[in-house]
Amino acid sequence: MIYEGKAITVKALESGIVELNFDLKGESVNKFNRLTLNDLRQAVDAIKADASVKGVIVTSGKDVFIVGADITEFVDNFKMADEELVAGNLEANKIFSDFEDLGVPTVAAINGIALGGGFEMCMAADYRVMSTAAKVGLPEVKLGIYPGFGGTVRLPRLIGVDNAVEWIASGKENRAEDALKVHAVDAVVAPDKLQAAALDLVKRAISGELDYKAKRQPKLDKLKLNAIEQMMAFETSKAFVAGQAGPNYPAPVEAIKTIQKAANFGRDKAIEVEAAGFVKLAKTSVAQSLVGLFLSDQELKKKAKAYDKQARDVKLAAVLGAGIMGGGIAYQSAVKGTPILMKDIREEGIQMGLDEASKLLGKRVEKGRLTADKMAQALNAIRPTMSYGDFGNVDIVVEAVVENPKVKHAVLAEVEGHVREDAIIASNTSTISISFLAQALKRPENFCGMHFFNPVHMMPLVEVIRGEKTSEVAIATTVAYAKKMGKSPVVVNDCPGFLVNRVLFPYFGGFARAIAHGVDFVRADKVMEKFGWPMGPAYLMDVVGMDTGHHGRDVMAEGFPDRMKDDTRTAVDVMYEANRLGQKNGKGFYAYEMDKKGKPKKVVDAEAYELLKPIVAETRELSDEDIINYMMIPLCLETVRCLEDGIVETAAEADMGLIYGIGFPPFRGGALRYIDSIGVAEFVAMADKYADLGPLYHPTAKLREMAANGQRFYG
Ligand SMILES: NC(=O)c1ccc[n+]([C@@H]2O[C@H](COP(=O)([O-])OP(=O)(O)OC[C@H]3O[C@@H](n4cnc5c(N)ncnc54)[C@H](O)[C@@H]3O)[C@@H](O)[C@H]2O)c1
Repeated sequence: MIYEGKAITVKALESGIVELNFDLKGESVNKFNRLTLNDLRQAVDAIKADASVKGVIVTSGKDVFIVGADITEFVDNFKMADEELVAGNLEANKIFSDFEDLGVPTVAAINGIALGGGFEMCMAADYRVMSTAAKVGLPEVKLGIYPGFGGTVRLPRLIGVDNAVEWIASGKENRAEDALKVHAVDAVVAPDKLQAAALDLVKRAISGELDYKAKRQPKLDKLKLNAIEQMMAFETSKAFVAGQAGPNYPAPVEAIKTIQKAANFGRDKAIEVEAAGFVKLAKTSVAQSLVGLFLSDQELKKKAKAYDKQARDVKLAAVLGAGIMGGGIAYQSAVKGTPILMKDIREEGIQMGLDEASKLLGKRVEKGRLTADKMAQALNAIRPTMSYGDFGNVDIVVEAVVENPKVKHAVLAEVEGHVREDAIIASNTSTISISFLAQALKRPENFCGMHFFNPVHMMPLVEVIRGEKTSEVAIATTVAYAKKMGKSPVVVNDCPGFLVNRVLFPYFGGFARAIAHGVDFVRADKVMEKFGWPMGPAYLMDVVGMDTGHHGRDVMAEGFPDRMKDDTRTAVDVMYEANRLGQKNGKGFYAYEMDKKGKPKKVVDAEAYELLKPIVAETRELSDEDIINYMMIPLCLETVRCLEDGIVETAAEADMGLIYGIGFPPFRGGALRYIDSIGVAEFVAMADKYADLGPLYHPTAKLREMAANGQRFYG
C-alpha cells in the first residue's frame, strides 16, 4: 500500500501502475470534504515520492464516482474573510494541479456520478474513460457559484469555449454519449469493462503508444482562440446566458466572464482568476440563499424519511372529485405507479379528469420522456367511476371535491362508510381546518390534510396537515404516498390556510392596500416579477381564479379576524362582483386572448382600470421598494407567526414550503431567510414604518425580542 487514508487509498496493481481509490469511510457516497482533500494531498505526495510508479488510474469504491464538494461545509467556509477563502481555494487547487503535473500518465475511471469537484478531479487526469451508467457535469451555478477547482480553466481547454459555456452555465448533468461527443471523455464502455479499459489506456500511455504529455499540454496553456474568435464566443454567449438566467442569478454570466478573463493565461494564472471570482460569488446573498436552500431540502428529505417506518403501503388509492385538482392527482399517482380510482358525481367531470390526464401524458410522449406503452399503462391505472364499488380495497382516499365545508362533511362521512377501517382519508382542502372537517368522521385518527398545489404535476409541494386527532400512521402514510408521487411533503399543524395559504393571503392583503393607494396593478406585477416572483399578484389572482381568491380571503378573515378581516372593498371584490373571474372566464385584472398555441395570453384591458377607479382611497407616492414592502412585510410576518404558533416546525420547512408551493424567489431563500438577509432588527424597523397599514404590518413581540437580542432564524 502506497497510501492509506480514511477517504483515499493508493495501492500498486501491476507493472508500476497504481490505483488511487476514493472510498470515503462511513459514507454512502464520495465527496470532497476537508478530509478527502487532505487525503488527496498526501496521496499525490506519496505517488510523487515513489519512483517505481509508472502510471495511475483513479477509481471509486462507491456506486458514484464523486458527487462533488461537501455542501454542508460551504456555510462555514463562505464566512471566512476573502483573502482566507482565496488562499484556501488556491491550496486545494494546488493539489489538483500537482496531480495533473505528475511525471506519469493518469486515467480517471468514471464509474458513476462525477459532478462538480468530482468531475474537476477527472479533468485533472490525462485521460477519462466513462461507464455508460455514469453522468458528469459542473452544476455549481445551481448554488449561485461556479466551479472552483479549476473547472472554468480545464473544461474550455478540453471541449472548447462554446461547449464549456453550455455545460457550466446550464449546470446540466451529461450522459456518457454526450460527454464523448464533445470529447469531455476519451472513451465510453459498459460498467463491467471500465477497470480493464482504464488499465489498457494507462498501459498504452506508459508504452509510448499514446502521448500523454501532448494530451495534457492544452490544459496547461492559454486558450487556442484568437482575439476575434474570443470576442465572438464570449460576447454572444454572455448576452444569451444573461437572458436565460435573468438578472437575479449572476453566476452563469460570471463564469463566462471568468473564462474570458483567463483566456490568455496559462493554467496557474487562470486558476488565480477563477479563485478571485469564485470568492466574490460565494459572498453574494444569492449563493448563501441557494446553498441554504440545498441544505434545507436535505433536511426536508431527512424528515420525510423518518416517517417511512410507520407508513403503510399504498397499493391502491382513490380520489374524490375529478376536477382541476382531482384530475391532476389521478394523473400524478398513475404516472408514478400507484393505481387510482377517480370518482365524481358528474359524467362530464370524469371525462374532464381523463382528458386532462391524457393530454399531460401525450405531452410527455411527444417530448420523448414516456413511451406509448407506458402512457397506456398510466391511463389504465386511472379507473374512473361514479360509485363506491371498489372502495373496499383502497389504502388512501384523497378528497378533492368543491371547497364547501358542508359538501365536504357529507362526502367524507359517506366515503368513510365504504372504505376499510384502516384506510387513510385525506382532504385536499385549501383553507378549511382539518380538525373541523374531521368532525364528520367516526375515525378522525385516520384523517389528515393532503394539500396539493395547482398544477399538480408541476408543483413540488404537498402540505400534509395534522388535525387534532390525526394519528402518526395517517401522517406517515400520507407523507410516503406524497413522496411516491414524486412530491416534497412538508408536515404542518392545522389552522385556516395551513402554512402556504395562510401567508399568501396577507400578501394579497398588501396588494389590495397598494391598489387602494393608487398603484397601477400592471406596475405592481412588474415590480414583483422583477423582485423574483414567477408572476405578479394581479396575474397570480387571475390564474388562481377570483372566486377562489375571494372565498379564500373570507375563510382566512374568519380564522384570523384581528388582522385579516377588513371590510374595505378591495380590488378582488370589484373583479369578482363584475364576474371577472380571471383566466377561467377570459377576464380578470387582465383580459385573455388565445395565442397560436392555444394558451391564454394576457392583455391590458381598459375596463379593468375603470372598475378599479372608485376603490382608490387616496393616492400615495409609492416607490418600487414601497410596493415590495407593502406585500412582502405581511407575507414575512405571517410566516414568522406560523413558526411561532408551531404550524410549521422549522424555519427551513417554512421557507421550502413557500419556495415549492408558491414559487417564492429561490435566490432569496424563503421568507425567513429573506428577513435574515435584511437583518431581523432592520426588518422590524422597516415594518414599523408601515405600521399605519394595519396589524398585518405589526411585528410580533417575539420578533422584536429577536431583533433586540441580535438573533437570526438561521445559524
Ligand atoms: N384549484 C386549485 O388551485 C386548488 C389548489 C389546491 C387545492 N384545491 C382544493 O381542491 C379541491 C377541489 O378543487 P378544484 O379546483 O379541483 O375544483 P373543481 O370544481 O375543478 O372540481 C371539483 C369536482 O368535484 C366534483 N364533486 C362535487 N361533489 C362531489 C362528490 N360528492 N363526489 C365526488 N365528486 C364531487 C365536481 O363534480 C367537480 O368535478 C377544493 O377543496 C379546493 O379548495 C384547489
